[in-house]
Amino acid sequence: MIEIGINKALHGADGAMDLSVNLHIKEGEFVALSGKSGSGKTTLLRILAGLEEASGSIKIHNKFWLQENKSLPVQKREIGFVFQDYALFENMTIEKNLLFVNNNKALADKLLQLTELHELKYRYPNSLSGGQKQRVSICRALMKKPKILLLDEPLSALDANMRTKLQNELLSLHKEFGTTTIMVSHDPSEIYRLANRVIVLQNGKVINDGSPKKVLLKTQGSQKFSFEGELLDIKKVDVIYIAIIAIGQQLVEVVVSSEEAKNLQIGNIVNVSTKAFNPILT
Ligand SMILES: Nc1ncnc2c1ncn2[C@@H]1O[C@H](COP(=O)(O)OP(=O)(O)OP(=O)(O)O)[C@@H](O)[C@H]1O
Repeated sequence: MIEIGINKALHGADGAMDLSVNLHIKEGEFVALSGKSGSGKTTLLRILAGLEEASGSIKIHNKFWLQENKSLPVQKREIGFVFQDYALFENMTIEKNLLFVNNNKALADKLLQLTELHELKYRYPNSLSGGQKQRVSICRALMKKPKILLLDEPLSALDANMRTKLQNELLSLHKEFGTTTIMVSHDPSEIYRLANRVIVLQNGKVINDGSPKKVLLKTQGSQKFSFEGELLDIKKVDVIYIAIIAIGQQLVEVVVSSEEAKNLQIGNIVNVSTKAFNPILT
């Protein structure tokens, strides 16, 4: 069990903000950490890794990493950390990048096989694609057999195909090693595929915590469909009003009543939902 009860005063975009988080995470869980920019996600990961100070306590499998003012140094915390920007050692081959962390050749070979990097093990990072580099970072983070794997938006710099491929690899690695994982992600489909729990932060506090289905699905009650979008414009056409709404990368038009048109403001985040039709998937 991982028991976190930490506090830290931060300078948020709108002034002082307290990062105040109490969480219990079970061994082997895959937790997605979500929330708006500036809500404290990266800071929480850095506090767990010992890269940043905080008050409170962090207890990992009955061992305190932080208690009162005593903090276990970074190198003694059994943590694997993967950042968005790879952070590989450019002057070392892929294999050396892994062995530098832990000189366990059998484990390095196994990880490189699992992630289809074996052929590239004598290459240097600068000759690899972004996706390949990130796979090396993930393997390197697992070389220490960490108690927790911390992933800070590890796939956000990659294109959609590579993201899906690496999501599958993260899933296989999690199945194989069962490492407790906390991953910052903004992508609902990624969270749904990988995580068994989602924690949403807002202004330094946990505002939602539950299964991806419970936290992410927007349909409630009798609604058949519900999408969240941004209201871009409202046009009056003859006697009706049409709202233009951006949902993801798509624009949709929705007829609204004059009353609704009066109450809506451009820039509003709105839910577009419907109860009574059967969609056709093509
Ligand atoms: N050491 C620090 N001391 C004080 N304030 C800090 C410190 N580190 C970060 N902050 C501030 O705390 C807030 C939260 O930052 P953090 O990087 O944790 O957010 P985030 O949720 O990861 O955001 P993003 O999704 O944009 O990466 C920001 O306003 C940041 O400027």
